Formats: sequence, C-alpha cells, structure tokens
Amino acid sequence: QKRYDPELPPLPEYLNIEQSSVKIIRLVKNKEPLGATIRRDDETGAIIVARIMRGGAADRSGLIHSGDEVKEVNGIPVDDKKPEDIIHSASITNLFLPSCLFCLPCCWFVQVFLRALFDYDPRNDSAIPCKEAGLGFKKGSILQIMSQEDATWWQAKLDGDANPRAGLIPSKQFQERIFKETDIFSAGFAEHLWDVSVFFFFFCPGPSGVGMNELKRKLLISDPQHFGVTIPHSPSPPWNFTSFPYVVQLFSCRVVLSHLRFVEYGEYKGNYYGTSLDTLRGVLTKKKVCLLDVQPHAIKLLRTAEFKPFVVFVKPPKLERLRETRKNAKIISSKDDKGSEEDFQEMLNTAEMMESQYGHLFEKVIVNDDLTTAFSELQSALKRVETGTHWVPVSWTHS
Ligand SMILES: Nc1ncnc2c1ncn2[C@@H]1O[C@H](COP(=O)(O)OP(=O)(O)OP(=O)(O)O)[C@@H](O)[C@H]1O
Repeated sequence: QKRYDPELPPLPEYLNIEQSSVKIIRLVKNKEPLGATIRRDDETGAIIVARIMRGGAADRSGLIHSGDEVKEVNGIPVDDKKPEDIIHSASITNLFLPSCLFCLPCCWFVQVFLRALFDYDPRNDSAIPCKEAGLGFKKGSILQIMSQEDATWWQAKLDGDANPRAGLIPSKQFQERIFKETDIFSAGFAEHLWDVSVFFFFFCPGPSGVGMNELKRKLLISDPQHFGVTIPHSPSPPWNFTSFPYVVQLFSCRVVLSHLRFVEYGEYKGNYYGTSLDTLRGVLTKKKVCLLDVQPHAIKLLRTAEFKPFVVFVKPPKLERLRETRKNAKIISSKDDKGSEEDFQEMLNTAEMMESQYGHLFEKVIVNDDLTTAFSELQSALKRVETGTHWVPVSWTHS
C-alpha cells in the first residue's frame, strides 16, 4: 500500500565525485552515543572515522567503517569544524565517503578475557583519543576484549555488563610501556582467562607472624578429611646441602633446590629443609585440598595446570589493630617473645612489598584483624572456589 523507499537528500553539488562511491547514512539518534571516534587527517585535513566501537550504534548499523571520510553532518559541510564539535552535534544525517567500496565483514571472533591489574579512569588519561569513548575499570575487573585491531587502544567490555557497546582501553603493550616509564612495578593485565570450575589446591603466603599457621590449623581441624598439609623434609644424600661447604648463601641453595623442584626451603640448626613438588602431589593424590604457605616467589613455580593453586594473601591489619589484637601473641623475633613495635613494622613493610610485587598473583586478600572473622572469610572463599565457577589462566584449560 505504501512505498518505503528511502527519501534521501540530493547529493550536494560541491561533491565532485561519483555517486556510487558515496554513502548517505541516516541514523536516528537517541540517548545512545554514535559509538565512533573521528580524527582530522594531518595531511589532507579531512575528517576521518578513526574507529568504530564494537556493539555501538554505528557498528550495529553496519554502515560506517573506520577510514570513512565524513563530508557533511545535518546538511552542513564539516570542513571547517573541529572533530569535537562534530561528535557532540545532535547529528541525525551524516554523509560519508567510504574509504573502500568493499568493506570486508568481520566474520571471525575469538573470545579473549583479561583480568585488569590496575585501576583505570579514562577521565584522568590525557593520552586517550576520546575520553567519552573510554571504559573505566578497577583492578581485578574481568574485561572481554572486543577488538585488538588498534595496537594502542583496544576495545573492551566489562564482563557481565548488559551494555552492548565496547569502550576504549589502553592495550597491554601500551600500558606496560607507560608503567615502565612511570616505574610502576606490576604488569598491565593478567594472561587470558576463561571460566572454568575446577580447583584442587590452595595456599596462603604472607609475611612471617601474620597468622598463617593459625588459619591453617583452624582449617585442618574444621575438616581433617578434606584438607591436608605437607611435611618438610631434608634432602637425602647426595643432595645433602650441609655437606656442601660452599653452600653458605641462601641464594646458591635456592638455585640448587629449585633444580630439584623444591617449593620452599629453609635452614634449621645447620640443616636445610624443604617441601618438594612430590610431597604436594602426595597430598593431592589423597584427593585432599593441600594447604601450603610459601614465599610469593614460589607461586610462579606452582601456578600450573597441574596444581591449579588458589592463592590467598593473608595480610596484617593497621598498626593500631596489630598492637591491640596481638597483645598476647607470640610473634617472631622479639626477645620477650611478644610482638614488638619493630616486628609489627617489619610485618607491615613486608606485606606492602609483597602486595606491590606479587599482588597480581593473589586471588584473594584477607586482612587478619580479628582471627574469627578472618577464618570465616577464608572458609567461605574456599567454599566458593570449590563449588562455584572461577576465572583461571587459559593455559590451565589445555591440559
Ligand atoms: N588475628 C589474630 N589475633 C590475635 N593473635 C593472632 C592473630 N593471628 C595470629 N595470631 C597470633 O600471632 C602469632 C603468630 O601467628 P602464626 O604462628 O600463625 O603466624 P605465621 O604467619 O604462621 O608465622 P611464621 O610464618 O613466622 O610461622 C601466634 O601467637 C598467633 O596465635
């Protein structure tokens, strides 16, 4: 009964081009942004579509592509306009000159998820090409990467976010370069992650005296059939380290021990003791969750598909609370066996150092302020890990 052919405005006369190479696009604007960024080409002065945000209005229309040249917005040529003015105008009809006549559809799509190791707020980032197009996130957020076409600015969505439009985030390479320049230690993103629901193994590193033994003991008592611990042993000859006259420095000892696949080691009354990977395997073959506390540098050795560790960092509360809660505690090195001010300070410094260097490897951080609260937090974290789904490095899913 009615013709629905598009009623498009005639091509402007000033456009000295062939009609077939021009697209006239009419987008009815609602509250949603267009989902594209534009830039002025330094050489030609033309306004070019810099990128299309995945899942945004422009992307869903399928009509606009990066590299397209914008000629006119709402019937007004864009030649004298700044990119900011154009993008903010309440545009309804845009005229585009396509960069190519045959735009290849994006037909393959690999799902990539990353865990952020830093907070990011595009409003405070002077490097981002368009702040409005940026995606803010917090350390620990899981990001679904929608596009890595641009080496500097990736497009991502927060996992579980209902908004289909992707936002700009700094790429891994770009962020790591910034971190290097600003001397921030931790890297940008954790490796790719997938949702997998298996976990066997569990351990908690933390500064000495923070309360790991106490928490481990409570867990063991709570369910001895379910949890297990390793018993350190001294390496037997010919690897008896006490017979090595030159093994005086822990460093040399570390190198030899790591060759022997020892997770941790220490010296007691002139003998070296350690926990080997085989001891851990022994606990795991009994189908128990192995509780182990190690120094953070050993996490890398254990962070494999075989062990699938869930790493909990137990950290001390603030100094005042340490003083209050540890009044009767036997803490490490002080002469009267009670926690001294230096012990507390050392514990806090060590915890801070560990967190800044290894924080990206911790799945959970528990502040051991009140022991009962810390313990129930640990118990419920464990329960969630064993019964729910969880993000793990993609390499764990290949085994
Ligand atoms: N939340 C807490 N409140 C009060 N006292 C605590 C708390 N947590 C631990 N303690 C006490 O602090 C002391 C040290 O705890 P624990 O031996 O568990 O530390 P640790 O981290 O295992 O130390 P290390 O690694 O040196 O063996 C113990 O006397 C313990 O009872």
